[in-house]
Amino acid sequence: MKAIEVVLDVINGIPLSFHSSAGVFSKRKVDTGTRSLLENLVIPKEGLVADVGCGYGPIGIYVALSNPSLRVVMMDVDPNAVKLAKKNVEINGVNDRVEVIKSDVLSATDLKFDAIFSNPPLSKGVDFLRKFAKCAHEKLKDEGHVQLVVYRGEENVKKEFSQFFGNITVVKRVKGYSIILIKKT
Ligand SMILES: C[S@@+](CC[C@H](N)C(=O)[O-])C[C@H]1O[C@@H](n2cnc3c(N)ncnc32)[C@H](O)[C@@H]1O
Repeated sequence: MKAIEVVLDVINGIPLSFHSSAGVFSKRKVDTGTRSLLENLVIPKEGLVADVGCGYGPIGIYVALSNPSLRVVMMDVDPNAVKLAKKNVEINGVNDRVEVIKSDVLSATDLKFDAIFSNPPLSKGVDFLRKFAKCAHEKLKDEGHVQLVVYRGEENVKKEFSQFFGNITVVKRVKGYSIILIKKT
């Protein structure tokens, strides 16, 4: 059995507590890029939100805690990440509104989302971004948006998402990270 690490943080005044373990992304602290995304997140007032590539869950859980009107679906292809995210949903007391599923990008759900958030796995290359852009367009509601953080991947994101979306803006650049907002209309 893998040793459990505990990650504690406060983002925008919201206290967060996570279990993580070997093999998951940024297991000892909330990643700097993820933190920047959360500090600049455009969160819908109501509806349904997806966290794609949730890892142990910082994005989806933060969103659920920020707005009790939202429902959240968190997804990851890694079964260990899914297991930890499920545990962390319980620890943070949002299990009545948050579901965690194993999914390749958004393929395991037929739901339509008001927003899709991600710190995507750029290590998977442009093929991942291409699949993500297509899937996100299919599974976003008409007025919905995607918001991503990428480290030195801004041009690849713009190139792949512009195949499906006309409205792409960089909300912030900090220390090599770009926070990118992509609107469906
Ligand atoms: C950069 S990490 C971000 C993790 C977490 N959201 C965070 O901010 O700490 C990217 C995550 O994407 C997951 N991932 C990789 N390929 C994926 C795929 N095809 N579909 C869904 N998730 C994937 C990885 O397992 C990893 O947890």
